[in-house]
Amino acid sequence: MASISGICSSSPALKRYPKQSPSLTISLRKDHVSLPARRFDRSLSLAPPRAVAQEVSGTEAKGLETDPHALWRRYVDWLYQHKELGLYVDVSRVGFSDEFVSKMEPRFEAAFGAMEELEKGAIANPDEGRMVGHYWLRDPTRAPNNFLRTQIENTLDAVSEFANDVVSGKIKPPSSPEGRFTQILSIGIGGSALGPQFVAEALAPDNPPLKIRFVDNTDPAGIDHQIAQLGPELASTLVIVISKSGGTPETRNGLLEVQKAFREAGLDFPKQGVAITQENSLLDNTARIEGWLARFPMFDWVGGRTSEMSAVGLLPAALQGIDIREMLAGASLMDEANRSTVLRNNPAALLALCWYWATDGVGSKDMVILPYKDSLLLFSRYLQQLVMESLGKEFDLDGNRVNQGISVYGNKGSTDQHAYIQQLREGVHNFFVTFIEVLRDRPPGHDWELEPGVTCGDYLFGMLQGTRSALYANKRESITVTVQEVTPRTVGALIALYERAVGIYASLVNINAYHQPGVEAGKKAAGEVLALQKRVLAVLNEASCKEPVEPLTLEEVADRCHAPEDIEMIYKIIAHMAANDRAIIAEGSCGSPRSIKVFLGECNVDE
Ligand SMILES: O=P(O)(O)OC[C@H]1O[C@](O)(CO)[C@@H](O)[C@@H]1O
Repeated sequence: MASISGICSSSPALKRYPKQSPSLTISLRKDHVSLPARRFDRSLSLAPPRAVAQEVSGTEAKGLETDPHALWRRYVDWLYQHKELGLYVDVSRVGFSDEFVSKMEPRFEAAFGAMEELEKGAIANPDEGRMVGHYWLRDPTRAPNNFLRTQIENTLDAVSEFANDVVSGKIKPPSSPEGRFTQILSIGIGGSALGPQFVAEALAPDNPPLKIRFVDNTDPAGIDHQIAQLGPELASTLVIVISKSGGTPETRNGLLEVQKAFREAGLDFPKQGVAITQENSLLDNTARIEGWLARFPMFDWVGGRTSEMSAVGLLPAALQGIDIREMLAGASLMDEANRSTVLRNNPAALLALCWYWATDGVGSKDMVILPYKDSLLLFSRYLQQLVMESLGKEFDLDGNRVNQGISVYGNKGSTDQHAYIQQLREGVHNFFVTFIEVLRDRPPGHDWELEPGVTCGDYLFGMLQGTRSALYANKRESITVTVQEVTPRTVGALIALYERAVGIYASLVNINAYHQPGVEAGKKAAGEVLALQKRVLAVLNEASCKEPVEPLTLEEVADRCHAPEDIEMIYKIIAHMAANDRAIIAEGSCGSPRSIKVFLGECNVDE
């Protein structure tokens, strides 16, 4: 029987894959102590966001100030400065009116109250019955009881000590010629990857004690690439597996792939493996039973997207020589500022106010994040999860369908001026911009003038200011967040600023920012596809074990799977298997699905 070539035709050289351990399931640890947790008081619930938005921020009411003197006054009046952090928030180019601010005051009062309750240990994630405690990570004295405080402090000490021992060579890989760990391979996804990726890009020194790489997907080619890049240094690679639930399939797959690479290189994985996960999760139990090098806890009350200041972010950072106590100090200072109940003195509340104004409180405009500094490139990607997974919700806290959210994208300036700023300036007006400005161009003593009176950094500065003005001239609103330098302290502060802004904004629009029920639908559907694939394989195997082999049409496969309504998915499954040499197209081609007849190259009598 001839195999007809086409994009999904296959060779008969089939591989049989070893049986994997059963799919991991999410396990939630029970709290060690019973806590005096409170629920939010919803008695403060206010008119729905759209009502206020329509009342005071309808698009037609958004005339922006154009007089330069009035704009300067607005700039000075509203400029927020955090002296100790050297951080500024300029909201002058967002056109909210005094009337809007007054109308929003009761909402802000309620939001400030909710944040205070949250910090005291209220059940701020009511669906999951959980406290939300990422603020305690940088000020453990605020944790609602001694048990939690000690847990945070002990984990920080353990992370610091382990990182020091690895960097100093006291803890060594068993069979590396270098005699010390030189590389980190971090396996995790979403909140278990984005923070460490952002911080590594922002803060890792040019020659860190350990260089970091990431496996953050279940793309086999991507994983192979990371392993190939490590080459012989796999022997001196510390593998950090990060998963709060300990059961995320992509992370499980990354781990299995990396463990296979270790086996093939004759290396002893447990001696180089570290787990960061909730106590008693499947990952935790695996690491314990297999005797991995170290395990660090991920707390029930810290969400993945707000976990950068937990072991999730701190361990990889410390191993790269980043001062994690400075990151925590920056976050703590920012948190303190964000506890102010005076809107103008609260930078996170100012951001939330602008988001509400710009998006009419219903996400009607996208948030474009433009850091003018290469090292902050991944800030927008980090914020994309923080903002969109937190705010993108179907229902509000009272069960009304609201379909909330704010879309976030961005890359970096001035690079984006040569990509999409054209559309921002002149095209569809569906966004507001946040510029992230860094005042210090280079370390002191390294600058030079590439033309009289002008440095390379002056160009970057000019591009930012020019873009801000040009956008505003065309009625495009923008916020500017300015820091002196990109340091552990300012990065910690930026993370804390946005974490709190998201929390406040969620209160303003009355949603739960701390769960992600929508993500489950895709995960469940993926599980169903894989279950269907197993049935397809069983049907094809039975037909392929016949003498002679019985090639089947798609209809025949679907009928024998008792899933005629899934024929399109069955076609896609077969096309994917054929493209990967795991099924043979006997007749027809993938371009004309009705013509296909398919069988397996090998009959597996065990199935
Ligand atoms: O840390 P985990 O449990 O592996 O989850 C990874 C990511 O998956 C999500 O749950 C979404 O699927 C994120 O919220 C989370 O950051």
